[in-house]
Amino acid sequence: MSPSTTPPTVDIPIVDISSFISGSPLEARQRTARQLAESGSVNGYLGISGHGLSSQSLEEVFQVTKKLFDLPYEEKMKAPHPDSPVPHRGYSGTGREKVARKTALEASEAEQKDEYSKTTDFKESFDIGSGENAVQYNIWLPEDAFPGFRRITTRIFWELHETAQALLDALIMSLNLPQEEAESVRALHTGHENQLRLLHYPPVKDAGQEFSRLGSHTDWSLFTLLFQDTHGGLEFLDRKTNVFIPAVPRDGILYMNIGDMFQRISNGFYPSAFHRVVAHQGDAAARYSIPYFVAPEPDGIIQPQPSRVAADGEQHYDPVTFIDYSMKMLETINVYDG
Ligand SMILES: O=C(O)CCC(=O)C(=O)O
Ligand SMILES: [Fe+2]
Repeated sequence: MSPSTTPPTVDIPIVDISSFISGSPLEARQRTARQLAESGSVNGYLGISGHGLSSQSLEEVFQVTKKLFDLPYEEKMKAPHPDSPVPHRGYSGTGREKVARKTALEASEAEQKDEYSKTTDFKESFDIGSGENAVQYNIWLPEDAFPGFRRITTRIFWELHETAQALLDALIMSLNLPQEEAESVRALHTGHENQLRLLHYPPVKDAGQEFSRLGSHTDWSLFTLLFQDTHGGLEFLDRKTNVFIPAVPRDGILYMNIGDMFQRISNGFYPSAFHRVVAHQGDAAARYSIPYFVAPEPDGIIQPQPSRVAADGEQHYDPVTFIDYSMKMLETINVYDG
């Protein structure tokens, strides 16, 4: 059955992770980890407060995002995403990606495959990563096309990395892994595979009906941190009711969703959250959002941790490497011009 549309507002649980940001005593961190497990294992999405990012930094990156997408198309195309899956960096114009093709690939029913493979994204994006990643290397605009763009986005990339490390530590603690397993999961993340994505959803012309801005999908990250402007439209699927719940923009709250990689590591304890972006009837305004995909090292083995498998009595996923998994996904969602 296809998921239905949104009910009146249902609150998404919020967990305060400040104990991991500030390195609080063990007891406080354990309390946070328990809250993550209790609330996050239900649907794989949560609101996060106490994330350590200043409102000033966030305001600045939203200003930069808006200014970037306000540039003429020819200027943005001075940093074009290449006509190949890698590097997944630089500017991609509206309609170029079809994220729901990932869902079509995974769907078991022909009808759903067909529906999802036809869904086109209505967004433009700019992807940025670590300067030390030689494979996924950055594609920058010339400095005179947008002075300061590189400096500001690089700074926010590493600020977000701090938050990602803290949240990863919290998620690892929440799984009660033996030390050796905890260390091996921790070692999968260096930050150099993370991806900062600036997104602009253009205004919708026909605001008379609900409109898909980004097709339903799960991310293939470990987990994703998501910041959005005040317009809303992001929705997460509640697995129990099969209904999409709006992730209402709230001051000081980022939304976190589990991705396919952490679902596998946790042997499904944390489900990869199914989500989408819609424009609701009457809400035709442009929307800006900023996901930060927290990703493992390319060659690291992503597998259900043995202690979780022993507790569950069954291993739900085969081992994969992030490079193999993500290449398949990138080839699936990108429609190349070349
Ligand atoms: O724009 C949003 O709020 C969500 C973006 C998203 O889900 C993605 O880029 O994977
Ligand atoms: Fe997503």
